[in-house]
Amino acid sequence: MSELFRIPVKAASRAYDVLAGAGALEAAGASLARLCPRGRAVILADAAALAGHRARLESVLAGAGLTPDFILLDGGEGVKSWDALRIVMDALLDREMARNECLIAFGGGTVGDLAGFAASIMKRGCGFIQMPTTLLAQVDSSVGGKTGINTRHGKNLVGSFYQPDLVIADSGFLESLPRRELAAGYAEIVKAGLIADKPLFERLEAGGSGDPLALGRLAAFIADAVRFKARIVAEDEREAGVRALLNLGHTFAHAFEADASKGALIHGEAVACGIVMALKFSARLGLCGPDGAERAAAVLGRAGLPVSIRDLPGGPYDPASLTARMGQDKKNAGSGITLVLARGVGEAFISPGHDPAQINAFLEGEV
Ligand SMILES: NC(=O)c1ccc[n+]([C@@H]2O[C@H](COP(=O)([O-])OP(=O)(O)OC[C@H]3O[C@@H](n4cnc5c(N)ncnc54)[C@H](O)[C@@H]3O)[C@@H](O)[C@H]2O)c1
Ligand SMILES: O=C(O)C(=O)C[C@@H](O)[C@H](O)[C@H](O)COP(=O)(O)O
Ligand SMILES: [Zn+2]
Repeated sequence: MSELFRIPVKAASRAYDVLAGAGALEAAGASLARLCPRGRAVILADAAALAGHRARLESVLAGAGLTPDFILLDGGEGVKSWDALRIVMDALLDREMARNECLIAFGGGTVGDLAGFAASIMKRGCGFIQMPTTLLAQVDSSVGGKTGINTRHGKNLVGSFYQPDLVIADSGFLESLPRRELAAGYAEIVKAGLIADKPLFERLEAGGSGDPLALGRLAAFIADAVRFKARIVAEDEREAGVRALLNLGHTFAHAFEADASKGALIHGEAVACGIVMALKFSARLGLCGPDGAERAAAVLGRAGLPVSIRDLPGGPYDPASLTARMGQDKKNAGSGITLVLARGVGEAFISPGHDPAQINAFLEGEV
């Protein structure tokens, strides 16, 4: 069993805590009572995530004097849509949700991103609590206030920066998570190390033959990844600069996700492959040697993650289409494509102005 971590996130627009580890839910009882002042807890919940944890959640809420009011949906990328957003907004308005109440997101990053966006536009902004139930959501998406939905133009293209009031990342939620989803979250932890925390990457690398996804082993890494992200978000909440580093691998990943056959590819898998592509492209440009990509691929591959486009679910992928998708990336400013590249492990940097033709040629050699 892991210990309980309280990690402060000092974003410019709002400071809040991430409670992570074993018993985080119980430890949050008094805060929940304070943040839900009308005696009810309005919870947008992923039905699959809730199934194994409902009794415990209801018991903690009852202890805090709160009655749960669930809005249930099926998690997955499909909920990050205009249709789901409209359904959620109507459900909140039907409940006469007040601005001083919190909407609670119970689920993975998809439900969290949708709920955060809904909270940000509910009467121009109501309270918001994240209860992340996937590894990916615990280490990444619940922290930092990026919210949003996808459109036919691509991933996360409509959304807001809207910080939660509290994040409750209870490690017990992960006990029911399928292994494929655990691996997906692991990719975002590895990403943190590769960006600017070489010791973290080396601790992951040093795991040897043990199961990298064993929950007992992951506990400390979850806290490490949250601390890493909290530092970056405190410095640059709205991605004016350094926060874009959190996009390592994502310029490729979002293009893979947009082009994958429906439902076949999950975000963390796309990120794993995208990270290796970013490091390989860095090597191709002579910014670093081939060892960065090799070491990343070894650590990610040990967790069962795809590290080449040929092995990526949801293909085949077309280089020209991927390149066109990358041309729509939110980081782009002016001409060319902005990438996050690296001079080595823990030495990522933002690199604007890449010629689409050069990226296309690189991808031609990878598919
Ligand atoms: N806002 C951000 O900063 C940020 C950061 C990273 C990723 N994201 C976004 O997060 C999304 C991916 O999130 P995700 O990987 O959590 O996927 P997800 O929300 O789709 O959840 C993955 C699957 O696990 C199931 N599930 C969730 N919790 C469970 C549990 N405890 N037990 C059993 N099953 C459970 C869900 O029903 C779903 O099928 C992507 O849309 C990505 O773009 C956002
Ligand atoms: O928090 C951030 O900043 C990130 O970039 C984290 C990413 O892991 C995440 O996938 C995020 O949703 C990507 O954001 P986007 O701005 O590239 O859509
Ligand atoms: Zn991501």
